[in-house]
Amino acid sequence: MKIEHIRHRLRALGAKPAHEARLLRAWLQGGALDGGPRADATRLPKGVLEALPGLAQELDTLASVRSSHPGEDGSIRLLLGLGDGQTVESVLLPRDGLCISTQVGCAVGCVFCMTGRDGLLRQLGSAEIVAQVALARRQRRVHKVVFMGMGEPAHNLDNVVDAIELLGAEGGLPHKNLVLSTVGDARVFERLPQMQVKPALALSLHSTRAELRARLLPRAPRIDPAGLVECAEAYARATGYPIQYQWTLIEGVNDGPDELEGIARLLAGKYAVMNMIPFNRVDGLDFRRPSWERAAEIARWLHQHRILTKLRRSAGQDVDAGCGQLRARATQAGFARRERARAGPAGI
Ligand SMILES: C[S@@+](CC[C@H](N)C(=O)[O-])C[C@H]1O[C@@H](n2cnc3c(N)ncnc32)[C@H](O)[C@@H]1O
Ligand code: SF4
Repeated sequence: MKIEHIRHRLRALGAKPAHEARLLRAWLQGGALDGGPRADATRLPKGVLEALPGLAQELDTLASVRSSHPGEDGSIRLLLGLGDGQTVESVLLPRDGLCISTQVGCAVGCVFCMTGRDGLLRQLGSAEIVAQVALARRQRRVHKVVFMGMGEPAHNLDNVVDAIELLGAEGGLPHKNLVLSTVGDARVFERLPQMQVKPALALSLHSTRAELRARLLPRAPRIDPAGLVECAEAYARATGYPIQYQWTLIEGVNDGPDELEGIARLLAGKYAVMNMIPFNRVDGLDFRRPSWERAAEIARWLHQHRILTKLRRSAGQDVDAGCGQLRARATQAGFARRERARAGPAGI
């Protein structure tokens, strides 16, 4: 479902723009649809009031919690069920953050990412994207939303843009606290500067060598790293938010001196922060993360070369931190259960 469908429904029931905004605000805050003070000016028309219970029920089916996995760092990974039985992951992050998904699966197929392994299964509608925020707020405060869960936002841009516009306008979130993470795509660089609500941009770089990057991110657009940095820098200067470069650190792949020198060269003088995220283990993959000491040494070296660098642990290290793992495990378990049921009771 798209946000536009909800708006149309409300208008057809007689809602004026002020009613529409008030109802959407109440939903995004995780509250009851008819919650909030009933000032005369925003009293709801009868048709809307009567339809609210049904509408609330429908919104509840957009995303619901299938399972919840608290981590030692205060994060909670959620496996969410969508209306059609598909599943995606959201992560409640420490310090009022929330990481949300934009697609079921992903077509980019990054070789280190569980989400990309089965390709794209389907897009999330804009209403399903913001429903993750409404749902999370039923559990706790959310003051920052990062589009860093399952999926490539550039491949579902219309829905992602609508979701960001609504979250920025009615969701009570500062625009710089909406962070779109992408592998880099011309459509993103064209579209973002035209938005009313301009999100901060995270760019998944992973290598400064075009040919290695093409192997790691097989179906990302072929824009060379210097070209990506140039486009991102223009956006950072236009918005006043630094670009958050993302680098999944993989031992023996992109943690060598050539890459460090490449980063120092590429990001010299740029309005940027480099986030180094040691690779999270993914079932069935042989990649390894470097030791924490080596990762810290890398961050130190970059600092000494004037690149603002943060070494980050993924949220919920102890609970399948690799994006897409919860979904993959649940899908496998469901498959095994169905197979066992088909085979009948054991021993017969
Ligand atoms: C899951 S992606 C979603 C957003 C977008 N598709 C992208 O790639 O920026 C968010 C971040 O997770 C990182 N990531 C994926 N798999 C990872 C893993 N196994 N370990 C560490 N980071 C991983 C990606 O490199 C990316 O920077
Ligand atoms: S890292 Fe991002 S772009 Fe790459 S496969 Fe995973 S979700 Fe897709």
